[in-house]
Amino acid sequence: MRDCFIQKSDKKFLLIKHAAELVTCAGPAPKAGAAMAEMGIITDGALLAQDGKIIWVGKTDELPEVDQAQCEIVDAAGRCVLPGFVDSHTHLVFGGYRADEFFWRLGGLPYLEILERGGGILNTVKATRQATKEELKALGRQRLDAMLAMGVTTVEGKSGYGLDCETELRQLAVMDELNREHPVDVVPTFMGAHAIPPDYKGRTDEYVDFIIDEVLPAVAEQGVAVFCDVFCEKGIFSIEQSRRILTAAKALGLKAKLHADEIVSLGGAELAAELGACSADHLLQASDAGISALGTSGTVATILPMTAFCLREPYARARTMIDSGTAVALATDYNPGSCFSHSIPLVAALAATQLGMTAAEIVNALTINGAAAVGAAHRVGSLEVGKEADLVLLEYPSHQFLVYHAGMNIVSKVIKHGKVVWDKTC
Ligand SMILES: N=CN[C@@H](CCC(=O)O)C(=O)O
Ligand SMILES: [Zn+2]
Repeated sequence: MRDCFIQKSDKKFLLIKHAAELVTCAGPAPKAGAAMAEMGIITDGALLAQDGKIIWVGKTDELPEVDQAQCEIVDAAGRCVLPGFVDSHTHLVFGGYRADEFFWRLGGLPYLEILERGGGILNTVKATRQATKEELKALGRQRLDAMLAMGVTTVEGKSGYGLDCETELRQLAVMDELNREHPVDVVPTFMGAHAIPPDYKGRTDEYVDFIIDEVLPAVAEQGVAVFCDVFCEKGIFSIEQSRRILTAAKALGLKAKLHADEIVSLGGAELAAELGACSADHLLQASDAGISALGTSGTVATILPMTAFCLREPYARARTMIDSGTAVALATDYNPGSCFSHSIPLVAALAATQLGMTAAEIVNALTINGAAAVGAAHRVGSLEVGKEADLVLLEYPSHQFLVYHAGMNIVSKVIKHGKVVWDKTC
């Protein structure tokens, strides 16, 4: 990470005091339906952390005695303090770019047709296969730096631009190393079933066999992925093929995620619920039955409004989902094709104006529900005793500014594991 980011303190304690709003997002995770309105705001709030973990949260005038000489003290007067954001759906390790495609799509060429013609994801596969591990890692590090500056303290990242054993493992190894070296935690997802590689064109079932028989066992043996994800879509992987892959992945100890009902309503939401997936993602075309299946399943619906924006597709029905009791997370979908942006502020703005979510729902969707979507809600996503002291300070006194200051990065400081790791004034 860039040297100027911050000189980390060596103090044992972190003390935040006088926060105009300390937004805890406390409570059972994920927050589903009406519970998404609850943020647990403490005015004139304070927080104490020891060795990176939160040990006390409350009002400033009720702070317990602590030796201030041992504390890094952050005066948060006039600031809103939130849990660090969890970007629970990205494809952050890739080579090359696809700017032309963005304009082809504006000219009317559909996303899936570009892929069918051998472009799209397959273009990124070519560039990623050619990139060395060091090149991918340098790119990944720059991207994590930029995400951190927007308040992201945990990010999920997918492979899926290799579509062969060697490159898939290379992408996962890059994420593993970045996770160890960078302040942002990286949760790795194996997504070998992201597209059908050219050498398997017309033989999708054989590619599924290859994934199940050769790649998944290698991924599981190296212990480099927490999740397995599949692009379940018309012309890509069918419901049955997706079920086979995720069932095999679960048998090897990986947890399931699914790119579901993005362009065509195939029943991906229902499949994610049936398999007990941690999350079903995209859901632009999820049916009524799919939404009600999610509502009762505990599977988090991860909505990616910037992708709908960039693809000019209709937005997912987040309002219906929340009103029918579903837990909704928001994420960026950062990738070089359908959404080349890691902008948390744009996600928040679109969620309010296009999805009809309230500011409270947006905050929970970007924090505790994002954490639940990556299986990390026991550790991060809320400001509660025992959790990691991962925090974001805004330049303004209320969480409402996240939406109101549309598309602007208003993060003033980021704290990871009890240390200030990014400061706007630096
Ligand atoms: N839809 C499938 N996968 C990615 C896009 C990947 C790409 O176009 O490179 C997504 O989540 O939007
Ligand atoms: Zn994706």
